[in-house]
Amino acid sequence: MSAEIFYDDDADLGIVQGRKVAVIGYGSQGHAHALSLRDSGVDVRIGLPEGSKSRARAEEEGLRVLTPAEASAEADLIMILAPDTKQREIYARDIEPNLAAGKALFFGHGFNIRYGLIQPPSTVDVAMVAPKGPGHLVRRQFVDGKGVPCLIAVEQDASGNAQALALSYAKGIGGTRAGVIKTTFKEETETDLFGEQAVLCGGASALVQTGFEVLTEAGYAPEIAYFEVLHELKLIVDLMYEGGIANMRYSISDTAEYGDLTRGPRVITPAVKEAMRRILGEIQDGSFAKEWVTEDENGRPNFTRLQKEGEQHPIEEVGKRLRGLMSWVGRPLQ
Ligand SMILES: NC(=O)C1=CN([C@@H]2O[C@H](COP(=O)(O)OP(=O)(O)OC[C@H]3O[C@@H](n4cnc5c(N)ncnc54)[C@H](OP(=O)(O)O)[C@@H]3O)[C@@H](O)[C@H]2O)C=CC1
Ligand SMILES: CC[C@](O)(C(C)=O)C(=O)O
Ligand SMILES: [Mg+2]
Ligand SMILES: [Mg+2]
Repeated sequence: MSAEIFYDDDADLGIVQGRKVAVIGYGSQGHAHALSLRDSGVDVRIGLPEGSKSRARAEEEGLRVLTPAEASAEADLIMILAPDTKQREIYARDIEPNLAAGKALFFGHGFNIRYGLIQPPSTVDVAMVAPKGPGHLVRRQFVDGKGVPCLIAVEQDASGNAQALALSYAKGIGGTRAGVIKTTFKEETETDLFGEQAVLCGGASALVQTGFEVLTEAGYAPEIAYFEVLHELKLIVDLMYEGGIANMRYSISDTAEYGDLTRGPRVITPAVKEAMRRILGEIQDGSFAKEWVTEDENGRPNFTRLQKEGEQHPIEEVGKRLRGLMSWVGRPLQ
């Protein structure tokens, strides 16, 4: 069954314009939602701890910054855009005591609801507006008159109006310009985690690093290896983005296409598909969530070590140097 997709004409911006919105967090998604909602005529305040490094940035943009508890008390729509592992604590300390009946609690990703880390009272709307793209591009596309597709979901519909409110919010950040699909917290959480682990971030990063290693270990110049497996990847993916895999294959040489068709399946073998299935299984049975929450509670030792190893990979040094020579690449993320 194909999904129902909502566009601008299906959403009433007036609904969210009639609410007092608190955006908790001002990172990748938080700044994008807050600034675009503000530009869409919505009454927005930011909730950040006293010591947050992002307070000054939000204030420079003319936004009112309160503590998370103050923002939650004042608002009747609270969107949590703090890190997934911190949301449970923020909810218990700052939001729950201020979550009067009739308010709405919003998420940008379903993790804490899907895995039962947050259990809101039945008297509030619980919904999700999850952009399918990095926050900095959510904002950039909004400013450029475009939009990033979003998923919406309603976990609790205390008001009877939660879906219309979520659609209205999605319109306020540009989502309905691109298309908004209705889903569930379960489906969004599981597909989002799978996508970022197996394909978009984990799969793509490992593919690029491994390709770079194979070429440089065979004696090829790192600069050539960088252009071949990382820089050009964007150009190839742009063609897929614009017209699918078939469009990309139309543009490449038939030599490349023959190599693609015959060698691709030798890289992404049935064993890789099996590994992807196991990764999906760990998401579905909750073991990834348990591992990640425990890792965070222990001070993130593996996360920090692996992050450092990634930063020290030789592809980073050569990439930094080459990007520095291309003035149009490396637009800084605000
Ligand atoms: N990154 C993305 O593009 C996407 C993220 N999401 C979801 O959006 C949510 C936010 O993720 P993301 O934008 O990446 O997060 P970031 O790590 O970029 O930003 C988190 C923000 O929360 C703030 N924060 C940290 N602790 C607290 C606290 N105790 N109270 C209030 N604010 C706090 C941080 O403050 P400080 O600035 O001081 O560090 C920061 O401003 C997550 O649920 C994520 O899964 C969904 C789709 C895409
Ligand atoms: C792909 C990573 C993501 O899911 C996203 C930008 O959509 C995230 O959690 O950051
Ligand atoms: Mg995502
Ligand atoms: Mg994600």
